[in-house]
Amino acid sequence: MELHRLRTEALTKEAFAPFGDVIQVAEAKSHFTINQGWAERYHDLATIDVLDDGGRPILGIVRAEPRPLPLRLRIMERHPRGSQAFVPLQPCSFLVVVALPGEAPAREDFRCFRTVPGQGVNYARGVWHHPLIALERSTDFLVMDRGGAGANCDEAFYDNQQIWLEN
Ligand SMILES: NC(=O)N[C@@H](O)C(=O)O
Ligand code: NI
Repeated sequence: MELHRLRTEALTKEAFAPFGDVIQVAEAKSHFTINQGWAERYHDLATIDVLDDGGRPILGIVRAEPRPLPLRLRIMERHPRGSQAFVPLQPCSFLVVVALPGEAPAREDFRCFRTVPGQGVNYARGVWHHPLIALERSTDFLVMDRGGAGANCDEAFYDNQQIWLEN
């Protein structure tokens, strides 16, 4: 079985644009001062697309255990009815593996990004992604995605392939 190693890219707004949004202060299209000058609001950072078919936005916290590297990738998933955003609640780096919406992706179409502290991501509706990959320590992530009726998680399996993420 041929081994396929994924290379890791830095997460930037431009590179991630086909897959969704980068959530971070530096990428804010607009920001403005609020609260009598005591705070700055970095505004409208991601397209939250969760109202399909009577859906509603839900906000949760996911406590993700660190995944040892190198990591063998065996599954990708997508949420056909809505976007999904993850923002770490403490400064950390994590890995984001994505592929464009459509049929189950070939491993050659996987893209892997490493975040830096201060970055979160919002997967656009239907974007394939690996379940959260926390590194180093147990990490809490704020998650915002779609609540409501209807199946909203398709999975694709790669157990018959050797797809590895090394750093
Ligand atoms: N389901 C959930 O909360 N998380 C996954 O969808 C994921 O992308 O990690
Ligand atoms: Ni997901």
